[in-house]
Amino acid sequence: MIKIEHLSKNFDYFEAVKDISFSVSPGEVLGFLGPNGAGKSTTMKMICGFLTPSKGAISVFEHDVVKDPLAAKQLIGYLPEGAPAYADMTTLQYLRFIGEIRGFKGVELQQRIDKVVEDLALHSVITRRIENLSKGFKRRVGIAQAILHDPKVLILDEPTDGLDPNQKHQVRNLIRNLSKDKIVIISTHILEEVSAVCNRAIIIAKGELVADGKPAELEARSRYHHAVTLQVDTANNVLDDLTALDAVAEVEVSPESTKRFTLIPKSGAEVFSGVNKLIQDKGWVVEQLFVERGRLDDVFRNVTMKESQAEEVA
Ligand SMILES: Nc1ncnc2c1ncn2[C@@H]1O[C@H](COP(=O)(O)OP(=O)(O)OP(=O)(O)O)[C@@H](O)[C@H]1O
Repeated sequence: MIKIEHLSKNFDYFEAVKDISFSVSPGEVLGFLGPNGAGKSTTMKMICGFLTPSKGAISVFEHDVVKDPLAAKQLIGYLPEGAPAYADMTTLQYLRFIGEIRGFKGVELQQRIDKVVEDLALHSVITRRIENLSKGFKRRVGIAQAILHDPKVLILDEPTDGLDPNQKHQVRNLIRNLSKDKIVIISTHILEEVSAVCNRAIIIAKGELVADGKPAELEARSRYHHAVTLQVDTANNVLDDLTALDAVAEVEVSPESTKRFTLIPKSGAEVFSGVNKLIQDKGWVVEQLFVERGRLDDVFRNVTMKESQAEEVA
């Protein structure tokens, strides 16, 4: 388990991380979300032992990261932001170098390199210098070095940044398959990534933890939770009829089509049956009709904007 207690980090007088506490258990794939500059990378660097906390404590499977850094670091694979260091090495030299640092040699070292080369599809760049690789390949080499020692904890700072859609899909599958008994923490700006691979999400804003829950629990906090989206083949009076429904707080007309509407429910109200009845009564021809689970981007905006508004008022 990773246990983070009252963690803070100051850079001179600037407090980048403010009194954050949470725990992560094996099997959890935690999406770490927040706007630019929220403190995600700083927190990840402290968990990995690359930055010393100003206050608070972090333990990784009972090993204190500050007092017992070697034991903690052996359990962690870390993909930092950006490209791997040692850019003048070839992919193979770099993976061998990292493997040796991790204490592997001989046949085992070769087997581990072969496995990550296979998992990340690095065959075509194995003899090329890292500095000459595309952004996507640099990222994949970075992930390969992070998983080479099959760590119990994987900390990935924007793992799919710079990858094309196929590579993104491949890396997300890899993370999903890795994660059964591991702790995985992923920072990302891509909210669909959270729904795709994470079973828990934490949102931080201006260094503070502002939301923590399963993706579905966070989506349920959105005003679009149980909203109904409807597309019909006529635009006549549809907006007025929908707006007049009792359970509806607001109707949004799609920017793409004036015949597509999203009905946002009043708090705790159920919209679907009213819409369904209206469709029958009016004889509308329905092209699309579905109930939404909620939108993570809406919750993200809500909790992160609240933080900045509170600061403006103070
Ligand atoms: N070494 C440093 N010295 C001074 N300030 C720093 C340092 N590292 C980070 N910061 C500041 O701390 C804040 C948090 O930065 P951090 O990189 O952790 O944010 P982030 O959430 O990872 O952002 P992004 O999504 O843009 O990567 C930012 O305001 C950043 O400018």
